Amino acid sequence: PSGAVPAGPAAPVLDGYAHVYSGKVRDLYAPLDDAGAPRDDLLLLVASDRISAFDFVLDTPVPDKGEVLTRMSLWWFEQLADLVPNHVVSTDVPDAVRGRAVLVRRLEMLPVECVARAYLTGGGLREYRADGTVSGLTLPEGLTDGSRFPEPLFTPSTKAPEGQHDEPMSYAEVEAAVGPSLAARARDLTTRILARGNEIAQARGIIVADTKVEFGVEADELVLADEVLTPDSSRFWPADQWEPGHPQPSFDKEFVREWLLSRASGWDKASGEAPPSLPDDVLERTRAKYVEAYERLTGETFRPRGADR
Ligand SMILES: N#Cc1c(N)ncnc1-c1cnn(Cc2cccc(F)c2)c1
Repeated sequence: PSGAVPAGPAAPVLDGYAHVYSGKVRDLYAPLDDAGAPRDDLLLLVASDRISAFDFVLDTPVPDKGEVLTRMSLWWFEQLADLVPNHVVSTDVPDAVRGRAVLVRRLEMLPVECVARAYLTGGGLREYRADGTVSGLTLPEGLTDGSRFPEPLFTPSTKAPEGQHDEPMSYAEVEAAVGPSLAARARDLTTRILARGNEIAQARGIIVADTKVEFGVEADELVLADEVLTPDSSRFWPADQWEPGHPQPSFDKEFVREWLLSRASGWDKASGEAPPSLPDDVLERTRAKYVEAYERLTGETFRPRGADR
């Protein structure tokens, strides 16, 4: 196992904000009120240019990744606004994080990672090969790596502490955690979000194999929070290379993975040691894949807004 994820670069200090939490590739801040105390009604979600691979946060940032994924997530929130309300307040954020941060309403978050899968792979495939089920759902025989399900499956998991893997949750456990009504609503919305995501993405050459969304509760209603349908919260596959029976290439992380596994990197994945820094050409080609995914999905040209950092 990779053991503790090596601490990444510290989150930037932001004037007028208190640092609340850092995930692998994103940081959370609270705006300060006039008295200099952290507000309890808003949060600032900041996407860094950090990239993670093989459960390590790599020490070489991918230029513009944070901004591309933030813009992609904001675009998806708009595409899904008829289906579900969201937590976005504004993109009027400090210059230091311009373009890659969003001001959001602070919500009471469901203690559930709401995962939906449209294709069988990863942890779901391991579980299926072990006992023919995924998250307690019995599946048809004869499925293989990359098989498409007739309908997206709701395969929730716990919110494991940082650096540990989320554990599968049965639907009954979700009902016990949030009540039958919110559980049913979360399952319905999570699977519809992935179905809608694939309707749009596959028409533009991208398969979204699975996705993780997070919901908050506001006046007994579910509100879509966090990031949505990005290559960090979802598996993006190039649709024209889809071929069940073996692991699919990642739309965005394939260059990173191939180089790290190649002799050129000098890295031994089995060693558990942190991977080496990525060469510039791998970073640039990876940046280009994020930009390509954004431009294919939105039909818009990506123009960086962030001040040169
Ligand atoms: N979104 C959202 C949200 C909200 N609207 N209200 C309350 N809490 C959250 C919240 C808490 N943790 N996260 C995950 C997360 C996101 C971004 C960066 C990180 F480091 C970690 C999301």
